[in-house]
Amino acid sequence: MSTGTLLELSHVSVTFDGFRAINDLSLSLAPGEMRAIVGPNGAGKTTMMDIITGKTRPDAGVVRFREHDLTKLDEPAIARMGIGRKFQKPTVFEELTVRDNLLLSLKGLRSPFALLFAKETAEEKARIDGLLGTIRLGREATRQAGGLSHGQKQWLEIGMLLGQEPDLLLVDEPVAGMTDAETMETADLLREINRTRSVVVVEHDMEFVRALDVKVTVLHEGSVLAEGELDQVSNDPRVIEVYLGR
Ligand SMILES: Nc1ncnc2c1ncn2[C@@H]1O[C@H](COP(=O)(O)OP(=O)(O)OP(=O)(O)O)[C@@H](O)[C@H]1O
Repeated sequence: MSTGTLLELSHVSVTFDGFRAINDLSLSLAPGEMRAIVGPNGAGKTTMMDIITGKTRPDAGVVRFREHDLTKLDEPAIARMGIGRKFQKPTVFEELTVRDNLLLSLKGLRSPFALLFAKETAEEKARIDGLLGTIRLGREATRQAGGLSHGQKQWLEIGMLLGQEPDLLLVDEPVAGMTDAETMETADLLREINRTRSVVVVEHDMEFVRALDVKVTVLHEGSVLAEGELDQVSNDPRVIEVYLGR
């Protein structure tokens, strides 16, 4: 791996039943970078995330995270290596409080049995309080997660991912279904997270992508169509034709 690269996909291809969903895709992410991935439906964004996390095996190409070849590892091994993924739909424990959801997520923690019967340690309390602040849910700590708004559930799930202390966060369409205010708050939240962690975020909402203010990669038919500042790629006639102009 070249110095200065955290994640690198090199000439990656995947074919499903004869259809090339990912076609000679190359992309690299620097340590500490946040990257936005956009592109039309079917461009291969989710499949790319599936390849990074080990859910889908590429037919060809190399996927490196630091010095590791991810194509040789399974999903749990990749997660332990420090890659966390947030799917589009929130999956929090609805019956538990916000606080207990976070407690359960903490890395290196007790079993669920101990969660019920042991008192939270001072270290755990400090970590949870820190997470509650980050995800803007300090006031909701003792509420059942099931009663949160859709946007708040998304933030809680991001907090649960942070509890695992990943170095790289993959976030799939985080603002779908959010209010405008929640969308802008989520951009701020990801920017804060990006101070200490690398982030790849797939999103269709261009206002949100603008607020992130990061390099953008446009995928189309399984490979990179354009890459650069948002203003630059959104003025690219090829991007307008296949994505923005529709
Ligand atoms: N398991 C699979 N079997 C067959 N085809 C698949 C499979 N997964 C994805 N595809 C196809 O691969 C292509 C890329 O899909 P993918 O979901 O990665 O696109 P996407 O960019 O995430 O789209 P969207 O914006 O709609 O989420 C699509 O044509 C899809 O139908």
